[in-house]
Amino acid sequence: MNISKILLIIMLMQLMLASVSLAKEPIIASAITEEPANEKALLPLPAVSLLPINEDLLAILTQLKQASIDEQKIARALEQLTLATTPLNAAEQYLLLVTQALFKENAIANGVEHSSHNKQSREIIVLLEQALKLSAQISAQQLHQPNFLQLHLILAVHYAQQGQFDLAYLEKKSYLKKYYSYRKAKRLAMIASLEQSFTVHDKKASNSLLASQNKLKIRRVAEVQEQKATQQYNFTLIISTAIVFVLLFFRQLKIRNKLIRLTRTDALTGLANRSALFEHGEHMVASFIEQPEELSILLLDLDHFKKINDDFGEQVGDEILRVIAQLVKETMRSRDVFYRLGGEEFVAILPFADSNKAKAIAMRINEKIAQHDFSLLILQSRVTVSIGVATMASNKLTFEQVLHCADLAMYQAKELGRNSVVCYQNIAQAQERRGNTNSVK
Ligand SMILES: Nc1nc2c(ncn2[C@@H]2O[C@H](COP(=O)(O)OP(=O)(O)OP(=O)(O)O)[C@@H](O)[C@H]2O)c(=O)[nH]1
Repeated sequence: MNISKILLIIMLMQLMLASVSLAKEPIIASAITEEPANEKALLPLPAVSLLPINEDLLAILTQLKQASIDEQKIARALEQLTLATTPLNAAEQYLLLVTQALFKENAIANGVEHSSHNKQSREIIVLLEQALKLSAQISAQQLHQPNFLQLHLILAVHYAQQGQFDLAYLEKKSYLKKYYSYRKAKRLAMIASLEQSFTVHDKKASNSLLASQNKLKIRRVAEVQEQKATQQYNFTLIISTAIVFVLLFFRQLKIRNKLIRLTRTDALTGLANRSALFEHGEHMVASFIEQPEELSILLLDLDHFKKINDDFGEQVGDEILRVIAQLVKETMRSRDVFYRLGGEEFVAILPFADSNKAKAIAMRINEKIAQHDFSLLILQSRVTVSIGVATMASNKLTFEQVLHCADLAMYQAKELGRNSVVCYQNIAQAQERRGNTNSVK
């Protein structure tokens, strides 16, 4: 035996040891066996269709891998398969030959076969070489499967037994190459499947995340809308309440003003009444005290009004009072204010009017009333008034004092025969003159 043969045997032994461990523990083997450096160069198996395999055949293959087998039963099954009328495809024929080889191996191991060891080994090789010829009709992917791969392993053993170490080496190498390829394809398929399941899982997770985010968003939008609606409702409520309050306030103000106006208005004539007279009068007199301009007051009293009431009734008397109020208002200037003092007495405050101007206004009033035709109300066509005039010049009197002066002047007018105008100034001057005369006497 030369050195090259010895080296070949050593390598074959190593390969056999490796293949045995790989066949028993494929996963561990792949982990402990160094994969060839050019593993990347091994292309994944093309996705071609695999030929269908008869289930009985697969069952026999499985049984043959077990420790104890029922040889007769397997022989019968093999015979049935061989004689079957249904034609077997290339892959089935391949596996049938492998099965027959294995069965033969089993028979040798159990001492059932009596022919010589070498002869048996050659028969096995013949069977397996026949199977190898069918490889061209089977896809590489199917040939890389363990059931198909084992052919190379068995063949390598029997080549070695026959002393054909180079062939045994090549078969072992072929086995390992195909086995690595099968393992890699399986690993890649597993990685792809894992990646796919991970992607699906990831997508499902992100979908559920998106769904819950959407739900959250929808809930937030609903909450914001609810808040807005509540705010709008509250705002509307506040505004409505405010409007109601403002309206109530203005209504109250209006009623109050009306009441104030009513309390200061004479119901019969519509003129400002006695309380308004004293309030305004005091205010106006106070404002004229420091001014050089003069302020005058007229006190007007109807003549013989009791007789009118007695003769024509109080309703007629009321109507006459209204007519008098209207006539006086028409006669006065816009700045003058006319009041009903009470009963048949009226007062006019004339700002910026000295005694002459006031007397002129009083005379105009007097004449207007005297000339008015009352025949529609009473038999007598004439109604007259007596007017007292008082002026606040530099004498700094209070309102009540000025009014009192006008009252005195009005009584003077009554004494003088009514339907006349008397200025308090004249009375005062006359009194003064009388006083001087008495002091001279
Ligand atoms: N119709 C009517 N009469 C009133 C009203 N207020 C007072 N009188 C009446 O006016 C009359 C006033 O009478 P007197 O004070 O005597 O004065 P007079 O009759 O006008 O006489 P002289 O003033 O002296 O000219 C009374 O009869 C009162 O009843 C009123 O609002 N309406």
